[in-house]
Amino acid sequence: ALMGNVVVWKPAEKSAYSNAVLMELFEEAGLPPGVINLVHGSGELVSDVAMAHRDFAGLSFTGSAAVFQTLWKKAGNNIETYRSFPRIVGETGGKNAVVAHPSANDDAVRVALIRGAYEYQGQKCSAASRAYIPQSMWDRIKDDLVDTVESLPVGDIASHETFVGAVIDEAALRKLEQAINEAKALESHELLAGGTVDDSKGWFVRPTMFRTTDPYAFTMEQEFFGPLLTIYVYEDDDWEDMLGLVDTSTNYALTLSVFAQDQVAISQALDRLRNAAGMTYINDKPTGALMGQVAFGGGRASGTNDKTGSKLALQRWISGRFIRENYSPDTDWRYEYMAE
Ligand SMILES: NC(=O)c1ccc[n+]([C@@H]2O[C@H](COP(=O)([O-])OP(=O)(O)OC[C@H]3O[C@@H](n4cnc5c(N)ncnc54)[C@H](O)[C@@H]3O)[C@@H](O)[C@H]2O)c1
Ligand SMILES: N[C@@H](CCC=O)C(=O)O
Repeated sequence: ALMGNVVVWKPAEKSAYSNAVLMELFEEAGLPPGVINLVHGSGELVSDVAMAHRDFAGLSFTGSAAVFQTLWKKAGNNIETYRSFPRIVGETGGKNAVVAHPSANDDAVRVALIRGAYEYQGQKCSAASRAYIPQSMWDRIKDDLVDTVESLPVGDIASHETFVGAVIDEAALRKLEQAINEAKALESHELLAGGTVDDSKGWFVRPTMFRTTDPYAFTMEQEFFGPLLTIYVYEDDDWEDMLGLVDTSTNYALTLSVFAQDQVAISQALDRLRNAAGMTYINDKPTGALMGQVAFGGGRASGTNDKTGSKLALQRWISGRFIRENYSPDTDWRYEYMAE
């Protein structure tokens, strides 16, 4: 809309109310009717209609990679209907890693794991859900980390004491419950904290932490969008090989945290993990991006890396136009070098 387009805005069903309030604010602020058209409902039904329209010119999607793939196919199937080739921008999921070098500060890593993985009950695209910790650090932080995760206050978000609230709906709880049970059954996984759900009043999943000996386990690859963190402990000398695991264990590439005090290690990680994340944080957790300040967006399965929320993305929604005016038009079709 900022770049002059008319928009159909379809929020997620579970966030209908907050988006309706925002729409009222836009209208009160003077947004002309028809510029942004808020439509609630099933994503499938709304996109069936909107994306079959000949004037459909672009899609800016935030959600899961799987749904984004279906929408891209829908645009492809309708391509002959459109007046112009549509622009397609996607901000999708993440399997975000916290990577610690042996030189990293123990406390900083511990805080990043706790806040990164469990704040907002891990229901952030940017939440930490896999971590790579050197053996020497693990020996020092393990007990305290496990105790802290076990003691995180879970409950009503209206209370200031609460750190972890309920997940958004029953489907999210069941998906997490299934993943936790599958991981518990694997020999390669040791349950360190949490591992239970409580659906008696609300959809609560205890902050859960596994240690795995399999760097390619499903818990290191898939997004679960909840308070589930899996840790892979590597030998201190294997830093460079471990970076290869970070790059290849998943196809997501949204956010990444590198913790080190050794500047050479930071450079190595930035080089090796160039394409493993759209946003890399050094000595900071992988969440908490501020729109307008962080150019937010990921590549690979995490999206089209158009950096929605930054001015880079705005260029996707303009249609460049070139105009040339000649003040001295040629009047003879022949060039000067041509014979008379
Ligand atoms: N990269 C980012 O900026 C970012 C930010 C927040 C969330 N996310 C991701 O979003 C996901 C969680 O959000 P969600 O559960 O709302 O995702 P979702 O993909 O289930 O839903 C997103 C939107 O797609 C619509 N939709 C669902 N199924 C559809 C279908 N078959 N056809 C067309 N539209 C459909 C929904 O109605 C909703 O509006 C996670 O993967 C998370 O990582 C990404
Ligand atoms: N602003 C969020 C990311 C948005 C996706 O959920 C963060 O970085 O914590």
